[in-house]
Amino acid sequence: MLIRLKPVRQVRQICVLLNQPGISQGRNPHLKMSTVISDIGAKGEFLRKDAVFRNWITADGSSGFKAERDRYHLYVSLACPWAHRTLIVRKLKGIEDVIPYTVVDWLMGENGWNFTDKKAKCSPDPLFNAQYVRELYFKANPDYEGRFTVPMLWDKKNNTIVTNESSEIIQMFNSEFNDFCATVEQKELDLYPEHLKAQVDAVNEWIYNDINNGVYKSGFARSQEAYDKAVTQLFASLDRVEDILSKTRYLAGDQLTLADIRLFTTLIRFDLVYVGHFKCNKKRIMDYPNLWAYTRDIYQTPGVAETVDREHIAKHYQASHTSINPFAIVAIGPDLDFNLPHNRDKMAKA
Ligand SMILES: N[C@@H](CCC(=O)N[C@@H](CS)C(=O)NCC(=O)O)C(=O)O
Repeated sequence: MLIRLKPVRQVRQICVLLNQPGISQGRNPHLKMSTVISDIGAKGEFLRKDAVFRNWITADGSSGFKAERDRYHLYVSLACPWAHRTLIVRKLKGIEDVIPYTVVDWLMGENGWNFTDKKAKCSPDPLFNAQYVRELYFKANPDYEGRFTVPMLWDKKNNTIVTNESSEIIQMFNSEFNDFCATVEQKELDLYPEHLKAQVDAVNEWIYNDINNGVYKSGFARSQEAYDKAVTQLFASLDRVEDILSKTRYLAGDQLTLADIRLFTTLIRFDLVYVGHFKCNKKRIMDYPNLWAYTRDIYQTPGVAETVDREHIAKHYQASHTSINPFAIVAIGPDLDFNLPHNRDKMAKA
């Protein structure tokens, strides 16, 4: 049975909280909705909610959201793997001038993501000078009842949220802004080409469930049974990826695709935080020869390294999730060198 969470009114729900012990433990009855990060199933398993705003930007504007310069603004956290995907595709496609972005505070408090100018790379909200991301969600829909997540793409013309679903933002960035790419190579770069779509979609499906979301299911599990199930599936799927990557440079063959970017943002965080903080410690990525070299390969793809911020990653998880790490102490390591040679460019072509 799924126990659905509603704002504070229903105080006897089972919940997963970012910073507080659960309402079900009788604490903090004034807890805000934004601190509830998802639903928890009857067996203590983490159940991620779907994004709510799902509009599409198109090159021709037929959707009501035309790809234009100075129209859209992206809100991200540098800690967040879902937001990180959007920054990578934005960079690889050379549309930085077209899609400006704002980085939220790495520390997520009880009102959710907030803006600050006191921390490196963070800045105030340039559009509304909002204090919290949740305010923007309520501007788009005063009756909004979902989660206040990043990434979130704002449309300045329609004064609303285009979408808060990273997998769709990266598709739009890949194909709809080609008139604005900085170089011809970037315009021609297709990370989701027609002939690989089926293959990309197929790997995305299980990689999302077992790995991208699998680390969260392991880390946020509220029962041994739920943890065991998630972490076992996580490592079975990492083994499966290791096998694929022993044969081809990328997930769908010789070409970098959206599937690789989606996996990369989880892999780059894995040894830094998921191993310790989320108890994903059966193995580290550096124990898998192909996965480790593949992570470095993508990291060293021009433009990608500058989207990775270890400080935001390490501090956000360990300091924000005080239900997992009550003293918010940020661990020292590990000391990883993502710039070591990877040699994957020398692999035989598939
Ligand atoms: N399906 C969304 C998930 C985004 C998401 O869960 N973002 C997290 C940060 S890693 C968030 O903003 N959480 C805030 C909350 O749940 O209150 C996507 O892929 O864009």
